Amino acid sequence: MNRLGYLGPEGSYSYIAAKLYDDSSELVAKSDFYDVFDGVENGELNYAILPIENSTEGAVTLVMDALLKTKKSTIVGEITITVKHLLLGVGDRIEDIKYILSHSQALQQCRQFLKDNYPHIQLINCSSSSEACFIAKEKGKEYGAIANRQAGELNKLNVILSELQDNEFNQTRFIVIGNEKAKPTGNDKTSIAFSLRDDSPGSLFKVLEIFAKNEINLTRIESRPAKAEMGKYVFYIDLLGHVMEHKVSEVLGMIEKYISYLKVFGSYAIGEIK
Ligand SMILES: O=C(O)C(=O)C[C@]1(C(=O)O)C=C[C@@H](O)C=C1
Repeated sequence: MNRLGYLGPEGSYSYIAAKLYDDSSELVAKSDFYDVFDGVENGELNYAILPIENSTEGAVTLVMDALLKTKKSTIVGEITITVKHLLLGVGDRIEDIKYILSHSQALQQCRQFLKDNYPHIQLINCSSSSEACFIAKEKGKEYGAIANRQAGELNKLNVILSELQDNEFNQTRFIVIGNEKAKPTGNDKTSIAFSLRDDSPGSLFKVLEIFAKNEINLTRIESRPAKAEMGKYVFYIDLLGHVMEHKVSEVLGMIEKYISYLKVFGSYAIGEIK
């Protein structure tokens, strides 16, 4: 049986995404995103699921940065889920809550709502939304956890508030990484990262122009600091097509003269939205 890693414990949003992606694998909980990556890199896991972007908060930067460091694993799939946050606790009165715990991403997705309605409540980051439930249960009625219904049921917590997220269309896209490349399906996406060779007018434009002229549709563009001097970036692009398609491999060859670094994270079937 395949082993699929995720940010645990059971009941996290990553757990929900993992079950929706593939409920035939053995799910293996890890305590942070680095351990999730390591599990695939060292062969303990066949593959793993990680959040990469959220429609309210944008990029999950830790995962974006860690992708640059992988040696063996590639992106083999994706899935997008709708994320609806609840406030859960052992009690049922919001008046008793002094602290709210969750993963930083989940707290950020509810930031405006919490600031507008409960500015006196202290927000505390923890390793995942399901870990937040576990801690809230231990600590008692002054502690609430932002998490989903399943995490609440697993930890026997009450729903104190629902629909906390600032954006009613709050969705998180997860990538699946694995050690075997995904074959073309005819409906694929490729994720890459690159750095520009030189900082001159139009250097990014020249790369983007190649995609445009060759009719390669881009579905995402992001940048992250190169972690060198100020003003140096790594650009991340998702494009439609598979690297085994001639058109895609040709374009990746054509951009080479404008870039100093290229990493192809993988080509994979365009995922469902659940
Ligand atoms: O804390 C969790 O439950 C997670 O799976 C992490 C995570 C994330 O980092 O984006 C996953 C989905 C939601 O966007 C909120 C939190």
